[in-house]
Amino acid sequence: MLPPIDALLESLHVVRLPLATRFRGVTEREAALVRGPEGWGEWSPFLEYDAEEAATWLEAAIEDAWTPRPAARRERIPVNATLPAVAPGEVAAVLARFDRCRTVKVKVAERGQTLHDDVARVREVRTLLPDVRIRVDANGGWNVDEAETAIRALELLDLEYVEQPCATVPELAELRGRIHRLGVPIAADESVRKATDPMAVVAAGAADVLVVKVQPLGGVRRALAIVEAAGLPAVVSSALDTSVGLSHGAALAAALPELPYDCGLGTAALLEADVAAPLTPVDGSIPVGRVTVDEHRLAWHAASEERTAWWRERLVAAHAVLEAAER
Ligand SMILES: O=C(O)CCC(=O)C1=CC=C[C@@H](O)[C@@H]1C(=O)O
Ligand SMILES: [Mg+2]
Repeated sequence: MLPPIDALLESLHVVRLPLATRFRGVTEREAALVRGPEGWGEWSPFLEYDAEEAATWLEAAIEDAWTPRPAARRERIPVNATLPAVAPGEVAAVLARFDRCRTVKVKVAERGQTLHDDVARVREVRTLLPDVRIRVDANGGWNVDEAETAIRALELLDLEYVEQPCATVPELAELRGRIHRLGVPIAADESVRKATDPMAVVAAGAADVLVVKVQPLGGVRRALAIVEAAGLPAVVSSALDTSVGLSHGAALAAALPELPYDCGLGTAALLEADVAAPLTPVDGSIPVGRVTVDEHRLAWHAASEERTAWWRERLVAAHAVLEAAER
């Protein structure tokens, strides 16, 4: 059941949180929170997303604030460190923010950079932490030939998997055939969270692992259904959420029957401020359970009046999309 727009607008809080390092081209993360009978829910679609896409993210926030979370099968979720596309000299400082994570996800194929930059960054991680698992995420930035070349070069540093090496499902399928012998699994992220049909990548046999994110998929229940239907191992990851959204992700990870990989839910470590005591990794994991939102932090990091007005308008538009779909 969709709560009325007034209930959402009444509880809406918009914050603007500084990042420790540039990520996805931004240095500040804007996020909105809404409050329902079960607690706070996070609604933080990236600023460039239209009302349609933002509406799916809103379903997740409403789910979390208005319905109880599913039963948890585990109390802590092992998480990976997330390394933005920084220069080798900055790698150690970023990784130091993630306490004893045994997996590092390295961003690669950043616009304006080269394969040489990617290899240097991954090599620096391997040198600093010889025993960690390293996965890379290209955000669809390579064509099939570029991906094959890059994976052959990076595989020498031992890869756990490569996330979204190419943008489209047919490209992923072709690449998977080409690199089959290397034994580097392919994880699908954008092909799940931004696809009209998240099962298409599975049907095409184009991925070995699914990355699932609560907000882009419209909530924990929907994400659980996708993982079950796919029959592939899943990695729960963040959308660079505040600790409210991260705890929602942890609820999904806690509810999954199996959790063979570390999850991308350690990203509170990339924020310089948060809306609750931050869910940063401790001994390589984060706890399961709701976080307590701190009113002082909400006030301290509140977005400007102008930005808040923008989010209120955005909320009305996203809510209208959901309302139209309900009829
Ligand atoms: O998976 C992680 O380690 C952290 C989350 C993460 O990498 C992302 C969060 C938000 C937007 C994306 O560009 C990015 C991703 O592609 O997975
Ligand atoms: Mg990704």
